[in-house]
Amino acid sequence: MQTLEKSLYNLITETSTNLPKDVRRAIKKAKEAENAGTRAAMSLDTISNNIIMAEDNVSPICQDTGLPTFKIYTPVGVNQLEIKEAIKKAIVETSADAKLRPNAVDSLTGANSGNNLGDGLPVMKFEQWENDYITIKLILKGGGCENKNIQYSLPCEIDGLGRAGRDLDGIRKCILHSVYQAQGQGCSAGFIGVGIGGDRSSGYDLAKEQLFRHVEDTNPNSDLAKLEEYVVKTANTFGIGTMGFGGEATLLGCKIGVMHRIPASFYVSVAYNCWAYRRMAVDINPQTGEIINWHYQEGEKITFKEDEVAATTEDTTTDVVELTAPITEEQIRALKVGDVVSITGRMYTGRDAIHHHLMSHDAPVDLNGQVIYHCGPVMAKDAEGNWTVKAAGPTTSIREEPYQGDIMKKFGIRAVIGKGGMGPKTLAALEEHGGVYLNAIGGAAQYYADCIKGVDGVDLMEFGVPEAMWHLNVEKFTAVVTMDSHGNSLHADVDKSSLEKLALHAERVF
Ligand SMILES: O=C(O)C[C@H](O)C(=O)O
Ligand code: SF4
Repeated sequence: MQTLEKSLYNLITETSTNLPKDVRRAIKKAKEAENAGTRAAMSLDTISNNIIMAEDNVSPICQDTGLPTFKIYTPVGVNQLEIKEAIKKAIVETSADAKLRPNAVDSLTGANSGNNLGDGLPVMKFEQWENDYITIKLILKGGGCENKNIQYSLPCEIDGLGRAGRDLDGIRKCILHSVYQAQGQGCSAGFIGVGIGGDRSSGYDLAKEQLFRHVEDTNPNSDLAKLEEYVVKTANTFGIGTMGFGGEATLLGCKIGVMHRIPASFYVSVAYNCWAYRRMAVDINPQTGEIINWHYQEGEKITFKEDEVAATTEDTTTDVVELTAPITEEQIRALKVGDVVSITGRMYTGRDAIHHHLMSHDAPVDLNGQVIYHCGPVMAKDAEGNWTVKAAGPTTSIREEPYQGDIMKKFGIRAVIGKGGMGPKTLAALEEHGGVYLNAIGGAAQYYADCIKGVDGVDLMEFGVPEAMWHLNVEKFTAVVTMDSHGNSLHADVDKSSLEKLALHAERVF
């Protein structure tokens, strides 16, 4: 049993820190499709640097280590309860070692269990099979991309594409729309798993099951193989691009599964996965608990090392605005969409719980002229009780849309950093108050952790590690202005132009 626990520890660590070979190759292809010097190309450079850093540091690729979901296949006679116990122990150990962020939150009280165990967590699905070995698959799918999952009930009306009927062409319209509606918020360029048929829950299960397929495989159903190819090709004409910055690479993979349905229901369920597509699988000897085989090991392993050199030389051509908090209104008004800023000094993390709290409470620190970072980091405490940041990329900002403008005005905050952009309410507040929205690269948690030179304090720890307000001391934290104080939003522009591109595909194809 001890050996099984160790094998599971390795599986979880590997999944969180070392992106599989097929996913790396897809990212490399995306990089090659972008034009040098564009925002998309720079973002992909950051992403690939981050992939290397995570592997070298054996630390999470992204700070959101998601909802651990295990799919376990066992020979007849293997004790599944023992496997469950071993999984739970390995989850606790990897959480303690900062390979996973404490992500299990009581839905009613908001309390974080601190060790990733909770009611229904981790998710474990068992199946028996005739093979004489155990296979354990694991996916760590983060919350931002999970929030972009979507389910269609056919027939329906779809934005830009019109009526989607109960046939292959209706399915095609749903899938194209699913990519459009995700924009950059699920950390594009992403991968989608699609489930056709079933009911609402089995449809999503089938969609998620597709995410365990190999990126480069071919669907055995020739109609679906054609549809998969069509979707990837067409979605990449939408111009959403990496992080929604615009660009050539929007979708890196599409895998479609089908099951029967009942006459009255026809669901198309789409599971959207970010570029940080962390899934792995191992075969295990049921007698010893040892790993006998790792999956997804075929083909070349991209290390991105050569590209790294190219990226550094190109970066020097971009003008960078240096900022240190407290920032004045005048400095903010001088910024416009497209500017790259580099922040040195203090910033405070604040995400869902903090924004909700600040609406009706005073801030624990003076936020006048300060920078708020939408981030829920992975933290570790050393022997002396000092905190260090293990992973710290941005979270999806749109969740703070109901609060952000009011909070900025109430406390005098000048800049917020996050990813995926914000909506019209925040844009109006930025203009009125003199604020700016800065987009960091989602998932680049090692890259940003490296810019954080120290943790100067923490408030509101009762909200749990990801939701607390961390006082960070940063050096050269780089982000792009995507919403400025003059009413401009790159996100609104990309949304509008991608909807126009989507609408070009209303005619029947299948
Ligand atoms: O929870 C997080 O840190 C990020 C989340 O995965 C997101 O994409 O918003
Ligand atoms: S921040 Fe982005 S990369 Fe990380 S889990 Fe969320 S969607 Fe995925």
